[in-house]
Amino acid sequence: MTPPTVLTIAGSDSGGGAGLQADLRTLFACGVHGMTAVTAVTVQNTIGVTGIVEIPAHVVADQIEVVAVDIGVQAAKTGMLANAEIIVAVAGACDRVGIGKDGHIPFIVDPVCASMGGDQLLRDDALDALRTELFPRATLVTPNLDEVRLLTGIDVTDRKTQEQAADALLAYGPEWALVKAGHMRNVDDCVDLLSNGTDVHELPGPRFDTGNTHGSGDTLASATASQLAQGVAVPAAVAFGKRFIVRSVRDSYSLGKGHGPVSPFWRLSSESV
Ligand SMILES: Nc1ncnc2c1ncn2[C@@H]1O[C@H](COP(=O)(O)OP(=O)(O)OP(=O)(O)O)[C@@H](O)[C@H]1O
Ligand SMILES: Cc1ncc(COP(=O)(O)O)c(N)n1
Repeated sequence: MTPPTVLTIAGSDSGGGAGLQADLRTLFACGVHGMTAVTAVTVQNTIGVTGIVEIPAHVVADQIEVVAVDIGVQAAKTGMLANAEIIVAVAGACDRVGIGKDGHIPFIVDPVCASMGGDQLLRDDALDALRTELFPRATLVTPNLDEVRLLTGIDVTDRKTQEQAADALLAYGPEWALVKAGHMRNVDDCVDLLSNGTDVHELPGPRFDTGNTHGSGDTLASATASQLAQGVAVPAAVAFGKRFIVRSVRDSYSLGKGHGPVSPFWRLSSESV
């Protein structure tokens, strides 16, 4: 049987923990055929990012268009987009192939700005392009708290400010905003907040005491995309993504000398071949 298809528009992490490698691993574990539009190649391990080569914007756009025209895209997500020129090219390509809330192919915009170690993955002058080019096209945006601060100026410290941040993000035009709580380190649990301005959903989850959360945002967004690709509504798709990431953080593992990755391997069957 042909599986559902999801396109990730993201950067490569040579260490395999985050970026398109985390996306493809998660999509595979969710039974989805993953496709990639590579935006950048990072020289990266568990300790940090020491180099970035940005892919020419027209090549990013071409990757989106060729897979959409030939294979078909049932949902798409973004990760690292590197610069404003790539963001503009992604917006144009998405419009041409029907990706985005007006084209009806569900589109998750994960506004990746930096790695969890603090290395910059998006140029400073590209923030505005994210807000004006991609947010209005997004079915769902999924910033972490540092990205919320950069994009809205709001410092999220509790449930009230989490909801204010969601409203500020929604003002840029996405249908739904998910304000992730992974970086809210002053609280014992990890309650993400999903809102479309009318419906507000709390997504509760435990906080595991681990530094091995590399790729957690990518994994959450890809697992969510796997459901959107099958016609699941946003709240149920995000609830699945949250359940998926809780298990994946619980099973995260140490690797190298820095931050290890979350693991979707729990989802693979234990049956022997
Ligand atoms: N220590 C943790 N224990 C349990 N869940 C976590 C933990 N850290 C993050 N999460 C969950 O993982 C998901 C991603 O959260 P986070 O806020 O860390 O996003 P992110 O910073 O974009 O991720 P990434 O580390 O990939 O950049 C959220 O659902 C969050 O609640
Ligand atoms: C290519 C690429 N994309 C995304 C991330 C963010 O993931 P994290 O915040 O876990 O470092 C990353 N480090 N590298």
